[in-house]
Amino acid sequence: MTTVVETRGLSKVFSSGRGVKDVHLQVERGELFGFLGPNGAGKSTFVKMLVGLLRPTSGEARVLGLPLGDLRARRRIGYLPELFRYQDWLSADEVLRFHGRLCKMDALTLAKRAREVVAAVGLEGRTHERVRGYSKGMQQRLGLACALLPQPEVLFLDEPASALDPGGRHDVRELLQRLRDEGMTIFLNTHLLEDVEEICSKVALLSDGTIRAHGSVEDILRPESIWEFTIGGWSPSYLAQLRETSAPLHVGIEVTESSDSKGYAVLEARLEHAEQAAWLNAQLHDLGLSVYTVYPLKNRLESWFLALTEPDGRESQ
Ligand SMILES: Nc1ncnc2c1ncn2[C@@H]1O[C@H](COP(=O)(O)OP(=O)(O)OP(=O)(O)O)[C@@H](O)[C@H]1O
Repeated sequence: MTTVVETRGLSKVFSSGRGVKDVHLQVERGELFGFLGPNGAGKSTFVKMLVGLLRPTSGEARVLGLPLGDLRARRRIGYLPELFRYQDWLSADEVLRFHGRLCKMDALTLAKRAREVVAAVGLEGRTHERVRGYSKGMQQRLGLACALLPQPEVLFLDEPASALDPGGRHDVRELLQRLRDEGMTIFLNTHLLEDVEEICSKVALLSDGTIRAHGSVEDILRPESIWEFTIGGWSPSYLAQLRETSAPLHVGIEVTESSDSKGYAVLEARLEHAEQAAWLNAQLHDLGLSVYTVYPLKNRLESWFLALTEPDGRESQ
């Protein structure tokens, strides 16, 4: 595995005392890495250091094996800043040409790549229009197109979908997955935890400038051993019977919600494997109860995020 981003004790502390402090992080080639944190945690500051726009106060870091700001690395990086503004008197075609020339692309390659990235971000047929008339979502698509133009090996995206509608977010998720499948490394700053759950393989959580946790999304979302059963025909007397029959299996059963008048209940059972869920389901049927739903409770990134950041992790407004 090749390490694309590596930081050791990387810090950028502003005069206010805020910023990024002592971050140790590693991102491997081909990873879609989610970088999370409350407002003001330091995510944008961290990325600006990685792309060579901010000088660290201390620590070390390498991107693509080269020191921060090295021109050879910057040529292989794509970056979409969080707050960007293009020259709004230009058309999107002109913005792309301008970026291509900054990247020293020859005219033929630039024209070909511009067509590809415009199609990738879904702006076909609109690129002759002036940016002034673009919606926020279209501007964000254009920003993504500019970041992709030089066919970067590593892409740093600072909230690329914040202005997009649900359809646009879906398109960006698909695009990022496709780019990852093609081998691109993607570093994604975002507040959209559901998107991270769906597409990222690893995450790190920054709060108040320091890393609070990092790991694989799969591990964080690993289902708990608790299964939920929604049942009809329930009465409280069934609980003792269920506990008695299930005692030898060490299955713990709790009623978390019930309504005597409507005869329904929600049970939570602590189970070790799926076969026990099937067994319990059969027991409930034998008691003459109707089982409407059965599913394992899942961790969510949101609860992980909140548990690690509340109440001190959020920037005071
Ligand atoms: N150029 C600067 N000078 C002084 N302080 C700064 C500067 N840039 C950022 N900060 C401060 O550093 C802290 C981290 O800011 P940063 O923009 O990196 O956070 P963030 O995690 O990206 O926030 P958000 O999710 O709101 O975009 C904030 O307290 C911010 O006010």
